[in-house]
Amino acid sequence: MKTLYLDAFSGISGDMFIGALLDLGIDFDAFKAELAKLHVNGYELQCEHLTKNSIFGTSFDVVLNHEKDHGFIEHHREMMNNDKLHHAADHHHGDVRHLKDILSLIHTSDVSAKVKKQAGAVFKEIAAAEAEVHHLPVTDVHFHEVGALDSIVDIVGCFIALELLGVDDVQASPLTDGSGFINVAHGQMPVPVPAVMQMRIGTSIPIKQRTDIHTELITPTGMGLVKTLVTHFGTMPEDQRVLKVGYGFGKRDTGSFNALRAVLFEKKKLSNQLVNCKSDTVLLIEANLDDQTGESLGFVMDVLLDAGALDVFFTPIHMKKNRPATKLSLLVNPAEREKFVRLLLKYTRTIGVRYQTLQRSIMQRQFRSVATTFGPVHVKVATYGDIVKQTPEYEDCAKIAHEQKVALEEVYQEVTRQLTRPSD
Ligand SMILES: O=C([S-])c1cc(C(=O)S)c[n+]([C@@H]2O[C@H](COP(=O)(O)O)[C@@H](O)[C@H]2O)c1
Ligand code: NI
Repeated sequence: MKTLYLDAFSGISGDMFIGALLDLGIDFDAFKAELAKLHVNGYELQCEHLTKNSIFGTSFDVVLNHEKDHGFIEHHREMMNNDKLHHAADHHHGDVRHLKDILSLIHTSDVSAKVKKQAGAVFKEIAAAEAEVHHLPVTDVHFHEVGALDSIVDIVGCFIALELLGVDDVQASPLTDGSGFINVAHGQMPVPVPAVMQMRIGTSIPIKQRTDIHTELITPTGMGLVKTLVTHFGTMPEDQRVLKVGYGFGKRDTGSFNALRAVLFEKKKLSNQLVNCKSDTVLLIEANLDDQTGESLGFVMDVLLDAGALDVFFTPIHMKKNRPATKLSLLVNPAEREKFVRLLLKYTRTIGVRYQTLQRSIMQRQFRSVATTFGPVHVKVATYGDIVKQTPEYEDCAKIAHEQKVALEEVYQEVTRQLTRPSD
């Protein structure tokens, strides 16, 4: 399982996000070939590898065949009330794209179903924020044709890049924005810009403001992507292996290192990570479910384990109204409470979950590789003072049993023989 961590110490925009993902090693031609499945013309992609502040990274840009003029989103009322602007827009670029046009463009393209769903969700987020800020029905918000193209490529491109990298989960640091005002086609806008502020409503997405940087660091596209993708805000995962680090440069001169750092982590597949402490704190989250099928419950268990739950288990219970039901329990790292609450609310039929913090006494665990006549097998070594337990790793033994057509028991016995063999 792969986790992408966004270290957003200088904010986030669509270009910075894609730049950082390309910097993690995505093949640019493969990326372009996937984007071509959108069947949209009128742009070229630029990917430059360069050094800023002595740090090597990637600058990504969507270069449009026409210039953007009136900003990202034009809205109906302004165009209706301002003939000059209306004519200017018509004169330069003709059509505008409403949200439904963009959703249909994405939907009828040949990008994957997952990319379609996620990109659509980001556009809906941004359009809903714009509608609220400019006090318009969301159906009246329309994306100026040329600016929309930039956003379509940025947003769809991000999800394509995540798919190419095989990312399962996206986490982020608290975000950083600047302060003061920026000038856009409609005049001055305060930072965080109104669409970004609007998208924060109802969330606890942490944003620190730098009062020494007088420009925008988080764009509406960046915020829409973060809001749709990020499952947890905090420090970097502590129990996962770092595979790669990438830097995606921002275009604005902020006086500081303006980049998004993306770190790709991999969660070990062994049954338990290395544990070096004697006690720890875990969160027990539970929900009683009386209207979910066994098939669907099994699916939920996989989702939770893949997302990094320490344990997931079911207990048969008898609920009110004489209903046989299932209690779903999971143990998770307390810092990941919000992520798992969201997963439970999304994937089960419950409308609420309960949780409590538990203290555990645990044996210290590490893995060693043991040579057997079948080949090497991982053995989990658990210690607590003078108590030692050695357990052959089930996944390794099962793989050997399948591949070499022997009984699982036979593999276990061989590992045990090697473990108890007097050393030479
Ligand atoms: O054009 C409009 S209406 C516009 C609105 C807002 C609001 O916050 S409302 C912000 N902007 C600025 O346009 C650029 C482009 O944003 P992307 O997300 O497409 O990169 C950016 O500076 C926004 O703050 C425009
Ligand atoms: Ni706006």
